[in-house]
Amino acid sequence: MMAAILSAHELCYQIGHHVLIDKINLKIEPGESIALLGANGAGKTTLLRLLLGVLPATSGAIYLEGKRLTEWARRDVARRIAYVPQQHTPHFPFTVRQMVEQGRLPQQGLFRSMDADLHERVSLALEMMGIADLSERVYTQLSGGERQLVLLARALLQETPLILLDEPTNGLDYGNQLRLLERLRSIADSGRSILTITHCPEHALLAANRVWALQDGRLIADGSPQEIITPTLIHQLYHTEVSQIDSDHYRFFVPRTFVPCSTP
Ligand SMILES: Nc1ncnc2c1ncn2[C@@H]1O[C@H](COP(=O)(O)OP(=O)(O)OP(=O)(O)O)[C@@H](O)[C@H]1O
Repeated sequence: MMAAILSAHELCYQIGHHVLIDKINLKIEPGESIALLGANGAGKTTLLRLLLGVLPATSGAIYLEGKRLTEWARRDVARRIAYVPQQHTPHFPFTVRQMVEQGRLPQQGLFRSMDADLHERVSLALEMMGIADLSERVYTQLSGGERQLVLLARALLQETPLILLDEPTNGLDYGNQLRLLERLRSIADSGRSILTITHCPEHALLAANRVWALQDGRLIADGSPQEIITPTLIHQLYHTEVSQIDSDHYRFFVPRTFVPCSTP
């Protein structure tokens, strides 16, 4: 097995007596696409912020490429981990192209000469996310969903081995959600690793090859989506009753207690 890009050992985070992350052990291997599921307030964003090193762990340790995360310079972490936050408001009215170009900032010292073709690479990242026509628009004037696609293009350009995403389909329309999931799948297929927070178990089934379920700061399940995502887990995490429907390649869940408006 290849060495883990990122791993955590007995990771804990607490504020006063409130334990937000409770003795978590995990590993992210190259090419894995991991979906992180959990109810509101379970600790998903806190876990991502710990793995990024922007929150200091109360106890336990995180290792990036085998070295303690706390021993890496921030710039070197940014060369290895890209982060797509839920919301982001810059202080300046950057254009979309300028926002995406910022994805190269951590690399520029080392690869200045390679960045001669930056314009082209930004165009490619914008095309990949289907937003080439927005390139000269002012980022702060875009819709929430459009901004999300810009942040994803920026993370793509960062060309890190690991991308952490906090609810990336939030605010995207139905078509853009599916295109984004496909894109995430192909990024993982190309050898990069992805950790995505999602509230949608079906998205985890479509785009992830591994699932972590977080409850009250504890990792209660870790395995393949087909094994882990069942009505039992959905009930445990979200306190709702669903039935499972399996078709050739897909699994769906339908609510058991909720009758659609369109029912005659
Ligand atoms: N700075 C803070 N001070 C006190 N409590 C906090 C702080 N940050 C987070 N929390 C609490 O920690 C818990 C976990 O928060 P977190 O944002 O990680 O949850 P989440 O799983 O990402 O939730 P959501 O799905 O709603 O985004 C919540 O109960 C939250 O209220």
